[in-house]
Amino acid sequence: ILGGREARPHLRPHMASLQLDGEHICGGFLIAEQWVLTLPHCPQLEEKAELNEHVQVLPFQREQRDVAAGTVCEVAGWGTVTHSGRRPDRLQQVERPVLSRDECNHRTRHDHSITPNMMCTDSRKRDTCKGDSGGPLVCNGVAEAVVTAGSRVCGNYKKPGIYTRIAPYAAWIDRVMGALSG
Ligand SMILES: NCc1cccc(NC(=O)c2cccc3[nH]c(C(N)=O)cc23)c1
Repeated sequence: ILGGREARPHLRPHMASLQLDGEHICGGFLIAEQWVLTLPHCPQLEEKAELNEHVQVLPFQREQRDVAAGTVCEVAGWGTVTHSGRRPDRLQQVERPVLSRDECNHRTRHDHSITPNMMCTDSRKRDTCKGDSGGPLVCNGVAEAVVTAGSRVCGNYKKPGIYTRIAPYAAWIDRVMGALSG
């Protein structure tokens, strides 16, 4: 997270740090007792999470409606906090306004590469960065989308933050959780 601040402890009991050999690789978040939502390239879980006051699920959006441009959402992660790639020990957070898909698809920005299954937030100074992928974009307490690297540019207003929206995959998520619930 660039330009953010340390998250207050235990206010985001849904956040997951997906690690490989003890190194943080991706964010993720609990959507059910034994399911973490993240991105395909991120490390999978070895065992179930044990829910408690500090480990809780986060509801995700199921309605197929875009978040209104200008809505201020929040994103948290253990991704890099400087352009030189410093990794934080503690979870960081930042608030970002949603950018309309038309704005985001402008040729000087992501040039028509943002599909209806994606959304954007303003990336001027404050932005997600390497290691934040997989974490949730939370608007009004609901996970609307998952952080993706996109152009791998951080903190440049010409390259807004890109997210994969969750609602288009809600039915698939339910099928996978239902089918594989041990
Ligand atoms: N909002 C943008 C955003 C959001 C989430 C993740 C990222 N991931 C990167 O940017 C990234 C990823 C991998 C290698 C990398 N090398 C470098 C670099 N600058 O050297 C960046 C990266 C960017």
